[in-house]
Amino acid sequence: MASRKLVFVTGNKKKLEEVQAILGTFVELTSQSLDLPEIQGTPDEISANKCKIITEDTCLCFNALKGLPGPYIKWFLGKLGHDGLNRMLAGFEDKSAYALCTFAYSIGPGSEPILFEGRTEGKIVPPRGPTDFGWDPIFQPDGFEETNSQDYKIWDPKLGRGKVGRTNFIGLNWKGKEEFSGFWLLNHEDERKKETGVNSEQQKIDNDGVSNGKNERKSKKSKKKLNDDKISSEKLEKLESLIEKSEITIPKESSIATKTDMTGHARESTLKEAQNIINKAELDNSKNSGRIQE
Ligand SMILES: O=c1nc[nH]c2c1ncn2[C@H]1C[C@H](O)[C@@H](COP(=O)(O)OP(=O)(O)OP(=O)(O)O)O1
Ligand SMILES: [Mg+2]
Repeated sequence: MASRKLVFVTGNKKKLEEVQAILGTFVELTSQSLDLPEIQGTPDEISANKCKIITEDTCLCFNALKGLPGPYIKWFLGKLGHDGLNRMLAGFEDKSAYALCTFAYSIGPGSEPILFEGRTEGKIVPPRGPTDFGWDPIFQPDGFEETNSQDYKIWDPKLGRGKVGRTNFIGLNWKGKEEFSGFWLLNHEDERKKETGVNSEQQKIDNDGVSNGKNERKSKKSKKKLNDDKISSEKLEKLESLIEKSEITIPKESSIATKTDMTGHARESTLKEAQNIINKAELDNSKNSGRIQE
């Protein structure tokens, strides 16, 4: 199934792992680090005229701070750490926050990138769990007792979304979103089943040692889905044809940044970054490989 090639331009190894896990089954995902403005190198794939590219920008937005640090989270995290980020909210009762992933997808040079978003609501808490991925230890999504670090989930059937909305990205602004989300689940579950012989819902029941009626019903439902491969490829074809024809678009006004709003800001910067990458890909004939952070 993995016949389509897609280049994920990122310098972040963990992001890459997640996107690989989501898309890896049916898209041949390669990755390149292409630091801007300091270009590390442009791979053949990107220079190739019709190459499809995705990039992604992650924001962490505190509601008490009207959405900040938002796109600047990388620098705030780097300078202040988990503790400092918590202290920023010390004077506020409202600890709520949201994680926003904005993906830009381009079918190649000369074509305007299409944006997709995934958003997860939660709150900022003192750090708990492994510290190997960004702000995960201090972000506790709504509906969970654990932080992102403690409760890593690429896809959560109960909530109908994945960690920091990354899983959902491709469906945004498309009315078939739910249906397509189901496809990701199916695809991912399929792989997991191959590995372990059980699907994740079943695994969860086993791990918990409890099995309530609700989980059992869900488990049966996912098993039924697992057998329905034909539907999954139809859905894939449908999505691909929509993308090819660019029928998946974002509303005009939402692609124009409203600087007062972090979502608008995220869109603007992601779009700019994607356009830069595409322009560079067109101009740069260098054949060096990029570097991925360890
Ligand atoms: O799921 C996540 N869970 C926890 N932390 C995360 C996540 N995703 C990104 N992060 C961190 C990395 C960086 O400190 C900042 C976003 O900055 P952002 O520019 O999007 O990431 P980056 O520069 O590391 O990689 P890239 O080369 O794709 O731009 O939040
Ligand atoms: Mg970045």
